[in-house]
Amino acid sequence: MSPSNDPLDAVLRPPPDETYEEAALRETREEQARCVSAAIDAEIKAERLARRKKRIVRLLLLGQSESGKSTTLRQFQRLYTPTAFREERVLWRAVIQLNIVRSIRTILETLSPEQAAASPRPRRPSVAPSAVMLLNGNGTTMSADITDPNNPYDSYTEFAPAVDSDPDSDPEQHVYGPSSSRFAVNVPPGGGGGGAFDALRTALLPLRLVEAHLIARLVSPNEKEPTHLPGMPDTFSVTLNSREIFVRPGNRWKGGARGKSPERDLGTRGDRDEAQEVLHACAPAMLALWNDPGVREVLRRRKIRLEEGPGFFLDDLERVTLPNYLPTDDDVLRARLKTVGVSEYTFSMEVSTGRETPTEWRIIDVGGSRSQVLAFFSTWVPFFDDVDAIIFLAPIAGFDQVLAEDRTVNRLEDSVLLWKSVCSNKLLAGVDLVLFLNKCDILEKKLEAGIKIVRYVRNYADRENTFQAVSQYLRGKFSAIHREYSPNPRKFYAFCTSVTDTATTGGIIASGEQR
Ligand SMILES: Nc1nc2c(ncn2[C@@H]2O[C@H](COP(=O)(O)OP(=O)(O)OP(=O)(O)O)[C@@H](O)[C@H]2O)c(=O)[nH]1
Ligand SMILES: [Mg+2]
Repeated sequence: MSPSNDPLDAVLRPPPDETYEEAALRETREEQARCVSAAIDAEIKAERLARRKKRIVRLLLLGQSESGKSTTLRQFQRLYTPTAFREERVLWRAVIQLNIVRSIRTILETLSPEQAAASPRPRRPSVAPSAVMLLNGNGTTMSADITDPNNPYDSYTEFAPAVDSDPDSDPEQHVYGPSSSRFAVNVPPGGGGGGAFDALRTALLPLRLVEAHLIARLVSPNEKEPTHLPGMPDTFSVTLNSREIFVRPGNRWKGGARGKSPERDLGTRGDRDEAQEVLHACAPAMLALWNDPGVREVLRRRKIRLEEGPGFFLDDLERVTLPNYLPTDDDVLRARLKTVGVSEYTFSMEVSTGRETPTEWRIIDVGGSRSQVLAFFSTWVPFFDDVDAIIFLAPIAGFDQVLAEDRTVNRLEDSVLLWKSVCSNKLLAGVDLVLFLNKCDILEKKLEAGIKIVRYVRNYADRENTFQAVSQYLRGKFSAIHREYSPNPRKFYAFCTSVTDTATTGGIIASGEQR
């Protein structure tokens, strides 16, 4: 292109009537801008070199909401800073308490729709948390802006399933967790008649108060799920590539939860945890409800599979409701705490594996709900183009589920679209990719239970409905997208994972160290 018809050249060309002084001023300014730009480049280069010297490995976790990003982060913490991980386990008790209360509420609402409609879920009190009130309404849901050029959800995929958001009209639509609960039946459980059920419901009433308390402590405004613990500031700043930016709370909440915030005392008195005391008192009723064959039958008929959803602890009720309950490592990995915003975590390794391993991990965890992913692609990507690798989590067990924030979108389809946009992103073109096809344990159970993937993935055709065949097929699809959409060749690794499983995930992380 000749300079005369280059539009950029036209804009940058000096004005024709520029005086000698104006030209001198412009040239000085241009020179200054060149110096600043060169200084920034040098700084970035020096920082990269310093990182390599110190063996700092920077990883970015990406994937849709509930894909297992924060769980993967916790696996890194557990492996490399085990003392800190162990010390923090007690802080997860409140999250697990809310996970339990939400599961029980889902069952109660399923069994008795009229009462559920009459007494909606408590949400975050808008007044002082001590004045706990039960309020009406839902959190705000956000949907993708499909006209946004940064919108990763703007293309169609062959995975597009025949999704129907209403399980009543779709015999194969399943519901897996509290966030999806909205269904109703009229059958009292256990064949014991409405009286027995009413007695259970009455015995479980105190859980309402516990839920409201915990929401006040853990749930951010406009969110439905727990996102933080008390004492967490709204935002804090970190320095990335010498640029000051603001991110939502990362692990600061842990400091707050250790007692730096007056809010901490809500529901706790000294060593006493009042929520735990109520859960303990309600344990027999919760157990009776969950172990009731009639209740299970109703849940089965309604295709509500709580045990495969996030934050499921009902099979551990006796243990987790003990007054002196302390979450185990596994409990922390299974607890559900939604991430809001972008946070960078740094671990200096406590444990040396005896070889030349990284001495410091920096892991960036990004909230995966659609609105947050859109914000990431439109705002954050430039801050993370120099990470060493992206770990992308695709929860392939979600093939028969829809997104909590948009019930018209199949979860697997959403993962594929997001993967395409990560692979094709030019700013991230130089970053190696590690793909975790996650929640394989749940995938295996679903296929064994007879759920047919071909019903959701049309092109699966008449292949076998086994874990081996399905995981291989999906791995092939994701790999092909990487090959087709990556602007440049780069390293790519793919694993079938269940990141709640400590042994296998630890093995994969350790194998990554060798590279
Ligand atoms: N069974 C099983 N559960 C998993 C697996 N990976 C994650 N989970 C659970 O799924 C839930 C969601 O995981 P998170 O790590 O919080 O998901 P996330 O990607 O960080 O989600 P956002 O913070 O909303 O973006 C948690 O309760 C985890 O314990 C898995 O491989 N198998
Ligand atoms: Mg998270």
